[in-house]
Amino acid sequence: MTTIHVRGLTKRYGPDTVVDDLSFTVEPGQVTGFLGPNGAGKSTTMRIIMGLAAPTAGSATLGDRDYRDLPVPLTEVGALLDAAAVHGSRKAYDHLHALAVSNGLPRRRVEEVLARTGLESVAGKRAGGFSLGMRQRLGIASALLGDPRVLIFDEPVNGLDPEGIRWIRDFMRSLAREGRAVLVSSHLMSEMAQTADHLVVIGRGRLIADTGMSEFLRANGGGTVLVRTPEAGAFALRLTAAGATVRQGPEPSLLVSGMTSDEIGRLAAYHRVTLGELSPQQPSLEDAFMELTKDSVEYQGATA
Ligand SMILES: Nc1ncnc2c1ncn2[C@@H]1O[C@H](COP(=O)(O)OP(=O)(O)OP(=O)(O)O)[C@@H](O)[C@H]1O
Repeated sequence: MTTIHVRGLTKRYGPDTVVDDLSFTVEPGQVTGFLGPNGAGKSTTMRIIMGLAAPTAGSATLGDRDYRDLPVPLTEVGALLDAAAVHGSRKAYDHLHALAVSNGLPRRRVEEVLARTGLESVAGKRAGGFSLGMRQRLGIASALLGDPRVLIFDEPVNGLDPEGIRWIRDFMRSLAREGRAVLVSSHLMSEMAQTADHLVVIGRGRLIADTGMSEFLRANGGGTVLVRTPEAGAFALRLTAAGATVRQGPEPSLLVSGMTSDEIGRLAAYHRVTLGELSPQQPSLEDAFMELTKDSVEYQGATA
């Protein structure tokens, strides 16, 4: 079992601190979503974990070893950092084969990863003619070649069609089910909702949240109740008087927070208010994420 440990990680480029005293762990057997707005420092952190950039301070280790100290890194950690990195003139099979040979891995692994990523039928084709989705699969096949216990994906679904997105999501989940530690970055909360078990959220290089997905859902955006009533105006006043916060929902409804649906129902019965609907709302993940990261977005567009 291999865990990624990031401890007090800091990276400066000239005067800019792009990763700032960041600490978190990525546990085996689950998908950890690494979230943050554009420019938050996700790619930099992943590049440091993969030994592609040196930290200014702190460390990022794989099972307590630096990437540079791993004897055959491909057998310990695989990464998809940039799908465009594959040599376009090479055939998929040849690309994987060259990678296997240079890492001392058996040829059968090439067949195995081609099968696992559904690329068998295009193994003899040049990667240059591949769609983005197929290039992503080839990048993932490369990452899996050494059967590593840790996998790192940087924005893997960027630019993919819905089918490609679904495939990657399912694939990441299956890797976690096999007991691997999977770290996947995104700047979109909604993407993580269906994939991640755990969330690490950063903004301006700093840790904002490190939490289980279900805890995150409970803590953010939960507790709003939609109330539909023909007497919306009058009931809003009753609710506010009882201590709730009330916003206008889609007409003629109210969005109430600070009271449970049971309490709202009792208040309505007491004042003989007719209710057409009383439903606890699913938290909007995107809203929760925006709220969490709003102070750490570097360039905010002017709001209309
Ligand atoms: N080699 C470098 N030299 C100077 N600045 C850099 C370098 N690499 C990254 N940066 C800066 O570090 C900051 C963080 O970038 P990074 O790519 O890690 O963020 P990110 O969270 O992955 O964002 P995105 O989702 O846009 O890729 C950015 O402001 C970027 O311009």
